[in-house]
Amino acid sequence: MIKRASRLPSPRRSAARRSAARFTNGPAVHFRDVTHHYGGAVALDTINVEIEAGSFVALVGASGSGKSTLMKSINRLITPAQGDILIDGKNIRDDDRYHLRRSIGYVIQGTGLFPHLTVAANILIGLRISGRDKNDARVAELLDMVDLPQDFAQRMPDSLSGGQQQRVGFARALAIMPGLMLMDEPFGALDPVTRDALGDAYRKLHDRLGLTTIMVTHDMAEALLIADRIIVLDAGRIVADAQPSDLLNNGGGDVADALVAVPRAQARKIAEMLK
Ligand SMILES: Nc1ncnc2c1ncn2[C@@H]1O[C@H](COP(=O)(O)OP(=O)(O)OP(=O)(O)O)[C@@H](O)[C@H]1O
Repeated sequence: MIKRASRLPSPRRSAARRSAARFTNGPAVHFRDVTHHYGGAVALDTINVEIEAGSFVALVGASGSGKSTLMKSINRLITPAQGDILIDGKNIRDDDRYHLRRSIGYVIQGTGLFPHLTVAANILIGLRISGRDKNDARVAELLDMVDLPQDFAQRMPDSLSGGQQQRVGFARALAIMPGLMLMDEPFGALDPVTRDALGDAYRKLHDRLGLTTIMVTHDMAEALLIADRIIVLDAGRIVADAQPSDLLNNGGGDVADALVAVPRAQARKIAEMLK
């Protein structure tokens, strides 16, 4: 916790992030009146939000609040009934959906690695599908990027721990050199120590590569510690959109306050114990 706490906003860190954002290759993402229904049930209700290039945004909210539907509408795994999504000003409806997906990094809980392929083949799968250059040097670079030893390249996924497999999942998503990373509960299946280390490592990569990251999480503490901005969904609507420090100061309204209350109470209890 102490390591992660260092990620709370401070003037020095904010300056570093601004500087990283100046070199970003991540795009801006703009939602305009995005609405979606499954049958009669509303999943997204008139979502209007602009995500800045180079920012790290967490989507939080109770189960069923619409987080995954919103995220999957960005890479067109779901096509919203109404509204538009623009990536760097271009409407995603105008792009071929497979071409669009090949340009966006996607990390899900539990990795989704192919069990019959080596780590190297898993990492290169996106490049192979899109017919792009794929070679051992790229695998070596990506293993390095996610802090895995080089001799993991020829191992099979089931010989790796959950945390190591998730690192391979990150390497695979980064192999296509995306500007935009979508992550749905990327640390959800990991133990707290691995979760903390991997969250920290990914945040550094996000800054270094100038990515735009949108992450779904159930865990408000994780969102507070890793993201620049937190969007809270409730019944398909945005009910709070604020920086972590503002949410901690009760600036997000009732739904956000209820979500923040748990990590805040835990932090207080731990602080008491440390006195
Ligand atoms: N394929 C589907 N068919 C019908 N209803 C769906 C489908 N997928 C999602 N829903 C409904 O849409 C609403 C939003 O679901 P969504 O999965 O986006 O929420 P979520 O916030 O990601 O939930 P969770 O945190 O549990 O994953 C929920 O009421 C859900 O039951």
